[in-house]
Amino acid sequence: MSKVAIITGSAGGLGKGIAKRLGEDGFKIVLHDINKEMLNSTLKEFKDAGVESISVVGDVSKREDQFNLVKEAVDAFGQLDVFVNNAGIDVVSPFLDIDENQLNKTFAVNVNGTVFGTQAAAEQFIKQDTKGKVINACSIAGHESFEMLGTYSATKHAVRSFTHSASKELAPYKIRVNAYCPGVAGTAMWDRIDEEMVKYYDDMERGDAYKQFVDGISLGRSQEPEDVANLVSFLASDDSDYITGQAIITDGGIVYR
Ligand SMILES: NC(=O)C1=CN([C@@H]2O[C@H](COP(=O)(O)OP(=O)(O)OC[C@H]3O[C@@H](n4cnc5c(N)ncnc54)[C@H](O)[C@@H]3O)[C@@H](O)[C@H]2O)C=CC1
Ligand SMILES: CC(=O)C(C)=O
Repeated sequence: MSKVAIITGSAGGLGKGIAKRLGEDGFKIVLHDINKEMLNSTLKEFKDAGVESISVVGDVSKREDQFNLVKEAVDAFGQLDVFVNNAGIDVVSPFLDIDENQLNKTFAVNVNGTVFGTQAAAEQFIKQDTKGKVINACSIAGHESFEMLGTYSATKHAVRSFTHSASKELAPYKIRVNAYCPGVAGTAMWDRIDEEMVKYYDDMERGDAYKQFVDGISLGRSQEPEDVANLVSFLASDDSDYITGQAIITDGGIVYR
């Protein structure tokens, strides 16, 4: 029987790339996003391509939405095998301008969302008494904190920490919890980061911040969603069964750990 994977924030960007790859790997796919319009068009693409898939609209920062997401997946496909906590948001700001609203919003989506998603998935895996896999979107910013990305970096350090603690507590239930840590992928997130960053530097133009980051990549090119999906595919597969609690960097050579 085909396995079932949920990928949060999969209407576009890295999440869509991951969902596409897991579909190719033979998973039934549960697409999910806060953006209903984009989600509908992505679902149509998946269905047209013959991927057995459904979509669920939700906000990862709301605990009830995350539990509802798992319920909808199980109602449609009868089981759950992989939960990818992919949805995340960025924020660019000098340290001295970080305010309560920025902290609360970014932590609510990136950190609370990951915790609630992991809880909802784990509850289902335990009920099924099957091995389950939780796979979290971390970042190179979860290993190294970047200037102007202080709040975002802190959320990704927290995701790495929850990946460690959840993996320890859930191992007795055969649940593996790992994270992927991308570098610089030219999605809508990086368009926004670039646009915001150049506002703070007189000598920078649109595209310069992104270019500076990409110029620092040893392998000489920016990341494609497929590069990230390759790692997530491995973490979702039986081949990674002996790996848990790891936050694995896939960045073409930016951060060395
Ligand atoms: N693009 C990059 O270079 C990197 C991205 N990442 C991480 O990878 C993940 C995906 O990033 P991208 O695809 O680049 O971002 P993106 O901004 O292109 O796509 C994120 C998707 O998540 C959805 N989303 C946002 N808030 C949501 C919420 N509250 N509930 C449900 N869905 C929500 C958006 O509608 C969007 O479709 C994020 O967690 C990000 O932090 C990590 C390292 C580098
Ligand atoms: C967007 C991101 O995760 C960076 C800059 O590492």
